[in-house]
Amino acid sequence: MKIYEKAPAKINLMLDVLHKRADGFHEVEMIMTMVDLADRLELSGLPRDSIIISSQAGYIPLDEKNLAFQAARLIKDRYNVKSGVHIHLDKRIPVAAGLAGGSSDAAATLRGLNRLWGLGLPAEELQVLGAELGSDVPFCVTGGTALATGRGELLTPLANPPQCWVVLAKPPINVSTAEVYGRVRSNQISVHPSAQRMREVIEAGSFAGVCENLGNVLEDVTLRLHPEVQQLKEAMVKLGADGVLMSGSGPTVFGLVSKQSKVARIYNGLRGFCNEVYAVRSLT
Ligand SMILES: C[C@@](CO)(OP(=O)(O)O)[C@H](O)COP(=O)(O)OP(=O)(O)OC[C@H]1O[C@@H](n2ccc(N)nc2=O)[C@H](O)[C@@H]1O
Ligand SMILES: Nc1ncnc2c1ncn2[C@@H]1O[C@H](COP(=O)(O)OP(=O)(O)O)[C@@H](O)[C@H]1O
Repeated sequence: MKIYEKAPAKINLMLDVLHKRADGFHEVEMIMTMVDLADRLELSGLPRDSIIISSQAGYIPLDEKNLAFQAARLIKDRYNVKSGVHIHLDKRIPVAAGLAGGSSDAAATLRGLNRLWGLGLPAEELQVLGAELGSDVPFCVTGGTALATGRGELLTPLANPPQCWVVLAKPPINVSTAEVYGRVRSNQISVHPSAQRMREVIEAGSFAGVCENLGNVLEDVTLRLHPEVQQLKEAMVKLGADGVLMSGSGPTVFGLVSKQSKVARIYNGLRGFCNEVYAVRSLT
């Protein structure tokens, strides 16, 4: 039997860091939504007790470091499943980009194995398991649009923002999420983006309001380490994107665009800056 799952990328419409916790994680307030750029997973049941990961992408680990492997092992151990699985990952989301590609693969693995092995677990249970794998995994289990608090695992579902185009550009640099959080000084953040305000404009269906209230306090850290991310933001604004922000810890920058007629110009203009540019729809 084969099961297919789509694992979409997320963007952070706002991300605020409140303080560092005793466990080393940071207390955050984020509003996340999914975009139509997704990895594809094919899960095939194996009679023997093993987990095999394969992928067309040569640049991700295929062993126990892969988040899909970790998700499969976790659900298998927790529910005492004796059979195995082969998971093929068709990677389309850029890796280590601030788009939660690995987290979304882990979440899709939990959903897929729940079906393949007939476990009948509710989404909330998959989210609790997901939190053991990473802070963004619980959101990726259900997707949509949500306010995420705690270290990112406490979720309040929200309405989707008005549909728009999302142009994503990933510069060829590596950013470590742990390093970016490690450099945040929460008492030195001058402007905190407002989750409350973003919720209001989403509820009002205001695209202009969403663009005006984009904000991510991790930008300051990543932009200081990599000034080319700032240049990319400026290029996107100049090319006519309605709202521009770095996603998560970066380095991907996204631009929200309401008019399809503007998308090609922005996409083509950015291709001069970096190879990895995508023009997709927001997911509703
Ligand atoms: C920044 C965000 C925004 O959505 O996304 P990405 O840029 O990774 O996509 C997330 O908070 C990332 O979530 P995720 O990538 O799942 O992080 P985890 O694996 O849980 O943690 C990686 C490391 O980041 C730090 N970390 C993560 C989350 C958090 N609330 N506080 C932290 O300090 C910790 O040092 C942790 O060891
Ligand atoms: N299935 C996977 N897809 C992508 N990266 C993965 C996966 N499993 C493990 N990784 C590792 O996780 C790290 C973060 O990848 P990713 O989830 O794409 O980034 P981000 O959290 O910035 O969105 C990378 O260093 C990558 O090697």
